[in-house]
Amino acid sequence: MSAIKIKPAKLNGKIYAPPSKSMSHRALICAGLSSGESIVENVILSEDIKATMDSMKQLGAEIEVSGDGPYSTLCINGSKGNVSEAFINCRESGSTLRFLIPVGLMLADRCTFTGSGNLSKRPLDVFFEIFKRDSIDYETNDGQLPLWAKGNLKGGTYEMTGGVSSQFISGLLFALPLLRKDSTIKIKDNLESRGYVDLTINMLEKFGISVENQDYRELKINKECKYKNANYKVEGDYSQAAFFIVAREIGNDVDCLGLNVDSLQGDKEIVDIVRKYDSGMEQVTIDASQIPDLVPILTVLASLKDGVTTYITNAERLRIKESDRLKAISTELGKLGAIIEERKDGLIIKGKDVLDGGAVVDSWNDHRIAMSLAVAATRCREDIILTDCMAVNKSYPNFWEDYKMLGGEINEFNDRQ
Ligand SMILES: O=C(O)C1=C[C@@H](OP(=O)(O)O)[C@@H](O)[C@H](O)C1
Ligand SMILES: C=C(OP(=O)(O)O)C(=O)O
Repeated sequence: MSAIKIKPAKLNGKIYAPPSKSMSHRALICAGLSSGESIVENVILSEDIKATMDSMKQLGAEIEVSGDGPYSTLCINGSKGNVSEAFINCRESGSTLRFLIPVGLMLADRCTFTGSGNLSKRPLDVFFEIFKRDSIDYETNDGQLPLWAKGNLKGGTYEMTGGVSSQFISGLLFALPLLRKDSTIKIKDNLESRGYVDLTINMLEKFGISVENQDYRELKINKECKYKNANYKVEGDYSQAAFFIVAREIGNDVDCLGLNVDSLQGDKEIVDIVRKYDSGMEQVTIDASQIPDLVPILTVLASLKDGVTTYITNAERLRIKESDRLKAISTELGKLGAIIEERKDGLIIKGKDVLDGGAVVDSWNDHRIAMSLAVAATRCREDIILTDCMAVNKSYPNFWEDYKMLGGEINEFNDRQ
């Protein structure tokens, strides 16, 4: 199934938020670095999580998968770190690549990192600077993957930017405790996506590592810290729940359950953003710097807020995700009749009561674009055809089953229809 026809139909019913992808990556890595056995429950084996799981096995962790429902339990015995050569296929997962580059260097003598889709083009320069600082040998294909690297992090103080991706900072945070030296990460400018650094610090804490956070300017790891095995059940994913929360807000009758109201996930902000719209303002400004993954579905929401103009700002980093998400979402929703102006670092959206539909749209091989278009389809006048719809496998392989379960009307499409 690569193209589907979606009929406009109202979604109805209750859905449990799928387990958090960000927390699953982190639990898998921390468990894979701890001595002894850890049990991680409630994991979706999406393409991204399979990438981290297979990579941790390459780096010496032993992982057994059990469970026959949509979610699995992982029994993980940590790596002993004596790997001579690791081949790490990150598939399309930026998190896997940026988290495991520093970790891989610590566990294996030599690592080769590969990936597919847009991953090769996503920036790595922040790590190349660290490689120079620590005299780590590396080779790339003109700055892109495959990356081959050999050498050890040296510890001490790392100065880095917080304005490209928080994933570089999370990656170092996972690796530095393995050095058993005092280390500090100094963040030179404003940290964007800081909620994800909170998730990393929180997961490290569960596995025995405490990080001293001085207002996201300095993150300190003490030489005494040591990973300790733990059991963890993955909580619901606000970034995925956002698709259903927005579906409800644009007129569907969907209840998304199973979310932790005390969660540290930055994308919990979806709840406040929806409330902001309900307060009757004619102009809404959304700063995307801390919540990049919400932007595609927020663009759907804004397109269907009749009489409201939405300004999405500080969103330039959206261009370096699985697709250029500013261009992808404005182009595809534009085909459905939405009124969106693309700016260098944001979008201006004039809301309407309903979209036209009646067009062929594409996911740009981006799961969040595919799921956003599926939600938009529920408020179109005419059917839409969505090509490359299986991009959802990156984070949410059951998305189309769940969409159908809620009453979504989809048919496999072939051009004879
Ligand atoms: O650490 C994480 O789990 C993530 C961090 C974010 O990336 P950036 O820090 O590059 O914004 C986010 O977009 C990504 O989907 C997941
Ligand atoms: C950007 C995303 O993930 P990653 O950076 O891990 O590829 C995402 O899930 O939207």
